[in-house]
Amino acid sequence: MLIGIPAEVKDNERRVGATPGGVRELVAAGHEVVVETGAGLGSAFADDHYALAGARLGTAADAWGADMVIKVKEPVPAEYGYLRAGLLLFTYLHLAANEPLTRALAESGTTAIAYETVTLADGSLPLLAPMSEVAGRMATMVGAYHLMSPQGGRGVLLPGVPGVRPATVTVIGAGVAGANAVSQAVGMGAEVTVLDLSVPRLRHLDDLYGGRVRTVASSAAAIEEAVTESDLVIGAVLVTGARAPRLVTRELVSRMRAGAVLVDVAIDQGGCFEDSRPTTHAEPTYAVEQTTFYCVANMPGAVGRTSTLALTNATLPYAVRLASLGWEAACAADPALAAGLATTGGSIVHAETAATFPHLVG
Ligand SMILES: NC(=O)C1=CN([C@@H]2O[C@H](COP(=O)(O)OP(=O)(O)OC[C@H]3O[C@@H](n4cnc5c(N)ncnc54)[C@H](O)[C@@H]3O)[C@@H](O)[C@H]2O)C=CC1
Ligand SMILES: CC(=O)C(=O)O
Ligand SMILES: [Mg+2]
Repeated sequence: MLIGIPAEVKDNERRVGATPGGVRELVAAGHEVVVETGAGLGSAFADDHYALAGARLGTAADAWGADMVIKVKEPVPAEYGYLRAGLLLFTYLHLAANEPLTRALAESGTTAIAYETVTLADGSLPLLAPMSEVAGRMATMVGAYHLMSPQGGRGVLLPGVPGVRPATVTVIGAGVAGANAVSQAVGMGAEVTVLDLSVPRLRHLDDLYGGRVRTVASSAAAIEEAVTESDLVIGAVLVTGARAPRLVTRELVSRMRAGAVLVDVAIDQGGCFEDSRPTTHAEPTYAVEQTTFYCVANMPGAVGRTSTLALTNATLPYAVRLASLGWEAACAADPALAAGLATTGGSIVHAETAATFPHLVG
């Protein structure tokens, strides 16, 4: 099969669909790979590295002209023209927050497999997990940075100093991103509260941190109490494939401390704070009441090297199977991969996406 790896075009997106090591595996499995010239530079992979791995270098149109395209981010409108019947697209899609893309994929007849809904039997999301690890860890770091006065924060040093209390951090959602945000916040010495609907998830963190973290079952009342006493709130909830639930209202934000920071990691599924809207690395924050919102939808794009390596670790085995077996046989053989199928032949296959946009279901 001919596999294309175009350069990412989203704002400050430094990742690329596969490392040279990944390309080497695809070539060894008998496939031809075309990589857009310069696609790896943001992740510190030179064109030569891809050529040595057996890829051909080409234009964006060459890469998009392949049978299967491996990407990182969802296609942006400038890329919709490349969508077509017969194309297999393997990438993040986040369709529940993106009606135009859902429409473009369905109308073009593209077969699209969304990384973020590939689901193992235990409900875990193997292709979302590595980027949730990155984004969760980053959330605490960017939150700490934006708590500093020059960034409009309340001038609180996350770990405090001897004799002065540390910052209070609330993490809503104790999944992969949330647990990684917690680990950084604990490591930096903050006072941490974490909320989830899943008590087993909270039990796991309680076991891990032995009282160092407050775990609280999520409810409107519990969120209200934790948020109003926080310097930093990190939203990291997910209902797989669905739009994120709105858990922090404008009214609640109006009662927060002036200079507090809210980081909405769940923004790529629409965001879990009422006033969240997607931002970019170029302009990551905006003010709501007296707080700062950070809502970058491609946080891992800022650390391309780490993220591309971590993403390829996870996606490569699936990419090899898709290319070698074809998507139908690969999905038939693996229910985890089948759960990633978003659109094919003009239909929206993924149930939550179809339920989000019933008027697009023919
Ligand atoms: N902004 C960015 O750059 C990135 C965003 N993400 C996003 O981060 C979000 C979280 O992803 P993961 O941690 O991998 O998901 P996950 O499935 O591992 O964890 C989500 C957690 O949210 C909990 N949850 C659901 N509803 C809740 C509620 N009402 N209150 C409290 N907890 C609730 C679930 O029980 C689960 O434990 C997703 O939307 C994902 O797409 C992931 C990577 C990068
Ligand atoms: C998960 C995702 O959307 C990202 O890593 O950007
Ligand atoms: Mg994203």
